Amino acid sequence: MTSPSSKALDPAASLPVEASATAAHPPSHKPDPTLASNASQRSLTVASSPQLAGQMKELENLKIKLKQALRQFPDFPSPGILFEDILPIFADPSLHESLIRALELHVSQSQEKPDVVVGLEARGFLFGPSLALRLGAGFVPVRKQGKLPGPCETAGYQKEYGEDFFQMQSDGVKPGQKVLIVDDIIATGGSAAAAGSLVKKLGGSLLGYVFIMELDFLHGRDKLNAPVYTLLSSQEKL
Ligand SMILES: O=P(O)(O)OC[C@H]1O[C@H](OP(=O)(O)OP(=O)(O)O)[C@H](O)[C@@H]1O
Ligand SMILES: Nc1ncnc2[nH]cnc12
Repeated sequence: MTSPSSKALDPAASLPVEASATAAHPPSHKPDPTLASNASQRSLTVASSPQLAGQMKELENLKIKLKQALRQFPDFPSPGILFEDILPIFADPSLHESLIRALELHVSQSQEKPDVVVGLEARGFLFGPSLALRLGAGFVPVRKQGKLPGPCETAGYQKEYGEDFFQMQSDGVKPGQKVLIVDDIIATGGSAAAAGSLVKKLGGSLLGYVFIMELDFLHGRDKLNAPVYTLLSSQEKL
């Protein structure tokens, strides 16, 4: 029989989904800080016009819809990690559209418009290009080492479950371009900080970071030297 820990190390063994995922993302015990009806992000989103108030309401409803689609997998990809699975959002066109609209609303309300959206391999590639298109910005990838042709800049980093190297093509961002970095999740912040350092090495002006979700008990945002926005509230430490 497969032991729980060896099962957790084998991605194929986590199927079927119903057997190992929690049925849905469990409700948090704390008020959701990403909703404007709760306090912490309210300063960013105080409505100053009926149009803005309507957009804030729309954003709030989209967040509630998206949160319900998330799933968690305990002990993946290694024992002790509670893995947040965002893929159901992309399996449903209505949720997918809701995600892009929510991010578009956020960026248009509270950030300067970027020239370039930089997405991190691999899950930042799922929505970075669509968001860039909506914003009228370019899309540039940060990839794991050895995947990009031509001259590249490289940065090593540690993440919640391992270590790796990121690369960007040396001409990916032009000096002075305004850059927004996007990824699905910020955990320890190691991946995002490495991406930020690459953008700065290329001379980009980093406007900030946008994530779908943050594991806030890991305090990853403390590693980042630019504004951080998280669409959905995070898991709590088990
Ligand atoms: O904040 P951190 O501790 O750095 O962790 C967050 C990173 O970890 C995951 O990527 P992963 O490297 O697992 O790659 P994938 O997207 O290719 O699955 C996630 O998509 C983030 O990029
Ligand atoms: N707990 C987690 N779930 C999903 N992706 C992650 N990347 C780093 N930590 C993660």
